[in-house]
Amino acid sequence: MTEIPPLTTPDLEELEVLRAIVEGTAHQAGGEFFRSLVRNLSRATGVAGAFVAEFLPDRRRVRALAFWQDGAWLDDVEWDLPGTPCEDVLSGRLCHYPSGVSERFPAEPDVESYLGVPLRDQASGDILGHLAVFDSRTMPEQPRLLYTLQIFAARAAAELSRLRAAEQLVQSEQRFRDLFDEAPIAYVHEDLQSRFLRANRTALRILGVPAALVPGFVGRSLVPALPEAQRRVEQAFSEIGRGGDSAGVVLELRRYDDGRPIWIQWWSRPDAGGLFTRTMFIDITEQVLMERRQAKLQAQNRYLQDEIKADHDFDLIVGDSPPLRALLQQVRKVAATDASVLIQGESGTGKELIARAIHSASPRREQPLIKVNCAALPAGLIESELFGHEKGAFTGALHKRVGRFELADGGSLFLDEIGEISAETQVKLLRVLQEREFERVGGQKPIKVDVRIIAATNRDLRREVAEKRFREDLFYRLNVFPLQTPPLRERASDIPALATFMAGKFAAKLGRRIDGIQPPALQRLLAYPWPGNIRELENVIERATILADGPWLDIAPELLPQVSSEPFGAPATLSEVTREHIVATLEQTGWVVEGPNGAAAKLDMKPSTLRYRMKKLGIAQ
Ligand SMILES: Nc1ncnc2c1ncn2[C@@H]1O[C@H](COP(=O)(O)OP(=O)(O)OP(=O)(O)O)[C@@H](O)[C@H]1O
Repeated sequence: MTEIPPLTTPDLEELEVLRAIVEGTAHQAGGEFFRSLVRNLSRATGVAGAFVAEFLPDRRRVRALAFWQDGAWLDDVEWDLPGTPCEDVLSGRLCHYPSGVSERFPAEPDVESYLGVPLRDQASGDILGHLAVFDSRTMPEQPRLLYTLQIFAARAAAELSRLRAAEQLVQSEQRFRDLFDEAPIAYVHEDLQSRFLRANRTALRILGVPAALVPGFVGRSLVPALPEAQRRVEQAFSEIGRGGDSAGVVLELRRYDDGRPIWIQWWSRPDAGGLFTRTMFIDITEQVLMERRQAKLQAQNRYLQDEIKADHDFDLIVGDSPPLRALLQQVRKVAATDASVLIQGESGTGKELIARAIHSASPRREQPLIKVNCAALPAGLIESELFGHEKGAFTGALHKRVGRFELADGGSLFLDEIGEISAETQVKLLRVLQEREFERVGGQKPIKVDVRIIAATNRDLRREVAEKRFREDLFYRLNVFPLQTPPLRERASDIPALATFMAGKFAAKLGRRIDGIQPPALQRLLAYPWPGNIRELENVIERATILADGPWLDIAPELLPQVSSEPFGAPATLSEVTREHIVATLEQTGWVVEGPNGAAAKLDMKPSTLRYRMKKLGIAQ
């Protein structure tokens, strides 16, 4: 067994120095480590000063990480290398000047001796800085001091490399965070329960989610309870669950803050660890809305093209009779409002013309007036016509269809022959009028619209209500502003102007010349009661124009049906006459029976007698 030789005095001294420095720096890191190192080094070796310094980026200057001299700290010390003993150290050499430093380097007048060791990065071999001791006395060559310095230079280099790596990590993390946060694309990391772990600013802005709710915010809570939206998310999630990725699925969401609908295109894939998904998405709401607007405009366009083909004499309302003037005055008044209008009048009296005049004079004139003829459509189709339908809603519904209500959004909807709609459609119509919202046939998504309703009928709607064929609540919703188109027989003074206008119109169509109507023919037109009103007049004039053989139009008596001695449509029996009279009086009084302005007073009857008669004649109030 070999005995360990006892330590010599110099060995013991060296051990003491090492121990002092090691113990002094054992629990330090970063700046503290450097301070501890130079102070302990200076104390343990008995030199006046010690420092650790690092290169500045231009490598012509150094900055002290810790500088200890004559028992005190020097702070913020930086110096240029040329003309100092450090210059050589930093080119990678160990430098020892046992004496004469101040003569060699006039910039260091108080330094006699110097020993410097470079700090070399272990991985790259680059010089990072140096560790040095100096004294105002001579510093003879001492291998032990050199050895000690080399040991601690290696430690200091490791510490400096570590510090720099840590700094770089912080910087790169910051850069990554900036990139994540400020990226124009939305990024979200979600756990498997759809809870947000992180979300960048763009994601929060698009979704309207406050930053304070992340982490923990449940992404799926933004999916609306619509079957289609739910189905898409379900599908995308199960795809990710199987380890695939969702390649650009379009999802419909509701913003967290204001509930506005948004559409995003969404890519997501599981993280390699399988604990969360990395999602990115872009906001395509504008695009989706634009496509929708475009689809609506295309549909409107198609509708309007058909309308143009239907050839309306839109704005030409001919006539100057007092009833027509009174009506047009009301039209101007109601046009400015958004009130629903109910136009009642006999067939052919120009109800549609009036509806169009209201729309054209209204603030909605730049938007379309969409017409639905409720009588022309089979009961089964009217709802799909009004509200549209989803693809496959019923047999034959091969494509999605945008209904007339949607087409009229922003404009007016003209419901012609409103008296003809079924009880079920009445209910649905009432709901749209009340809530301004409906669903497509076969769809569940409520659609909001801003539509002004103009309805027309040649039925007496009040009577339809009394006889329970028309809903009272719907009647009042529609009848906000009632208009009555007068029959032609009550505005006979307009007949010459109308007949001349129409003759001119047909003549132009047929390529003929018509200068006017022969006076006897005009007399015949004035004497006729026109049960079919203006439309009938139009037909008669059209036929007369075709038959005309000169510029002055004649109306052959055969063109006008034989006029009976009774006025047109007059009731035949006494009870019918009585019924008509009572209903007319009730209409004048707004169906009020009693009181000084009631129908009973006007008919000079007791209210109870009137009620009895009404019941007998089947007039329900
Ligand atoms: N004052 C008028 N001046 C010129 N043409 C008119 C006038 N009133 C109505 N007409 C024409 O008479 C025809 C019938 O009018 P319109 O279709 O508006 O009547 P209507 O009351 O809606 O009929 P229906 O109840 O049968 O639907 C149309 O061709 C219309 O252009």
